Amino acid sequence: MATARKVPLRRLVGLASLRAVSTSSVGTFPKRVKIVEVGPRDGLQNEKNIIPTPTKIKLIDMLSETGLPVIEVTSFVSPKWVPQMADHAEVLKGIQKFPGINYPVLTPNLRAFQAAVTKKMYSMGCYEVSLGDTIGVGTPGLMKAMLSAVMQEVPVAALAVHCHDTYGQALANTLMALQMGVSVVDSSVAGLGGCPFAQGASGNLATEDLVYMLAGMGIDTGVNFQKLLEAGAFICQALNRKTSSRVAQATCKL
Ligand SMILES: CC(C)(COP(=O)([O-])OP(=O)([O-])OC[C@H]1O[C@@H](n2cnc3c(N)ncnc32)[C@H](O)[C@@H]1OP(=O)([O-])[O-])[C@@H](O)C(=O)NCCC(=O)NCCSC(=O)C[C@@](C)(O)CC(=O)[O-]
Repeated sequence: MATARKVPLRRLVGLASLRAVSTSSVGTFPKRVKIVEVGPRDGLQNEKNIIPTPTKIKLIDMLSETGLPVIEVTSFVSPKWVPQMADHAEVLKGIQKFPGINYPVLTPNLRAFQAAVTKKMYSMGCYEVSLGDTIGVGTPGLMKAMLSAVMQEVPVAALAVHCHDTYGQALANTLMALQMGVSVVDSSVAGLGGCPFAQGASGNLATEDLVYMLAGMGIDTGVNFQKLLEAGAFICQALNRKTSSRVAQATCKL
């Protein structure tokens, strides 16, 4: 079972010095990356056990404290198909809405869309397309080819990537996307996630691993690493499972 513990200061100092050393090698990467945290939705939709609503709300509030700019909180889907998300309305209502943080929900059909968002948002239309490797089989080569094709039709500023780590490629695929100018990346605290309809596919890119890499490259995310680790430890303890974040695993050993 994962336990919540604070990261020793030397770990955080190490991260800060990594940032200073590597800033000059950033090259064509974006200066700032917006992380879209999908753990409370993509992560928890795939857990066998139904997580109590107050635990979900606490996780989201903890994630809000980290400075993550976007947290996908739930999905308005059929409870018959995805019972883990049946409490969507309670979760959306119960979380603290921090100023400056967006709390989107997944709405796969118009019925859900109407239930979840206002008419005003509907008229605004789609502003961002998140390209998902749901089963996590992509490689950086495929990512490059796919993005090259998509970028001929859609400005890169409107693109985001959503990588699963089934074959251990999520961080590499994300790095390729960043190199091509994408600056919005989905990730999930503790590497939670998976799609209930994609058997064998494993979790998302872990937010902790993404933040660690970006910090090491001198790319700003605005995320408080310590608080993020605490949120990851909290939900792993609640789920009684080990984190899939390599960074969180390494940090726990210190
Ligand atoms: C796809 C639909 C919406 C089609 O919904 P449908 O067209 O109504 O047809 P259906 O036969 O599949 O479902 C019918 C039942 O769902 C109900 N229903 C229908 N819509 C809703 C709703 N919004 N809220 C609550 N209930 C709903 C509807 O009322 C009916 O209930 P019944 O009469 O049988 O009791 C439905 O099948 C569904 O909700 N399926 C689950 C979809 C889902 O959650 N998928 C997983 C998320 S996607 C994902 O994980 C991938 C992603 C995005 O993360 C990318 C990546 O990982 O790479």
